[in-house]
Amino acid sequence: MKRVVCFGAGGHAKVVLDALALAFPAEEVEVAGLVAPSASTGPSLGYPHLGSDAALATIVAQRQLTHFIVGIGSVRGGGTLRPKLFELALDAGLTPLTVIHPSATVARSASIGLGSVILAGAVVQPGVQLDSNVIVNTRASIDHDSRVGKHTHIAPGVTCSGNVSIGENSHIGTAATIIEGIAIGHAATIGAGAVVVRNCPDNATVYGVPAREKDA
Ligand SMILES: CC(=O)SCCNC(=O)CCNC(=O)[C@H](O)C(C)(C)COP(=O)(O)OP(=O)(O)OC[C@H]1O[C@@H](n2cnc3c(N)ncnc32)[C@H](O)[C@@H]1OP(=O)(O)O
Repeated sequence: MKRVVCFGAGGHAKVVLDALALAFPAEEVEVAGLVAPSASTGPSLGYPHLGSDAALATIVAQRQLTHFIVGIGSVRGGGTLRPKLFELALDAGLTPLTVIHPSATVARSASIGLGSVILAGAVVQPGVQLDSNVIVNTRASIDHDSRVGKHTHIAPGVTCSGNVSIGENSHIGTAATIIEGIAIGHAATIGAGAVVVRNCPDNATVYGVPAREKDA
């Protein structure tokens, strides 16, 4: 039996926990509860609030936890919270749980890094390589041979064409489209609805059709 803690108690946690419940039989995975700064949001998801991340070592020992998921999304690239919680949980001896919603389509030759979550209706095509702690959110698609770096969030409805490379800890905004062969750097932010036709450097924010750098 895997005993799982979820970091976060908001909307993304709700979606990831639902996918988890559909993806694993109850006798295989049990969600012990949520780690979040405040107890006020936890019970609304139907799971107990176990405490804040400052008390993680104690919580892990008391609850005999084995695995974790990061139930926190992002709306910008380069944030520190998702990477920080991932490393904190590894340091506490927990194993990242990879969650693939039953309605997602994942090609046989795709590789999915530990702790990544592939949500409802998403499509991950052959040869794709996702690093650890990646989010492929609702109905996003990642086409053949593309690569996505760790902690990056592919938001709902993104269309990522073939042979695209996306760096670590970036945010690809809702319904953005990336044409084939594009390279997007680390900690980049792609605005919602953007059409990306040129490479995007590290730390840049681009948006619009065609996508251009903010303040450029
Ligand atoms: C399940 C979930 O909910 S997951 C969450 C998914 N969320 C996302 O993907 C959000 C992605 N974020 C965005 O698109 C943001 O708007 C950003 C990051 C591109 C820009 O954010 P900010 O830097 O705060 O820009 P701000 O809101 O101040 O807007 C600056 C200007 O850009 C325009 N703008 C902002 N975003 C966009 C966009 N995506 N496309 C076109 N124009 C935009 C604004 O209208 C504004 O124009 P103005 O100066 O003429 O009024």
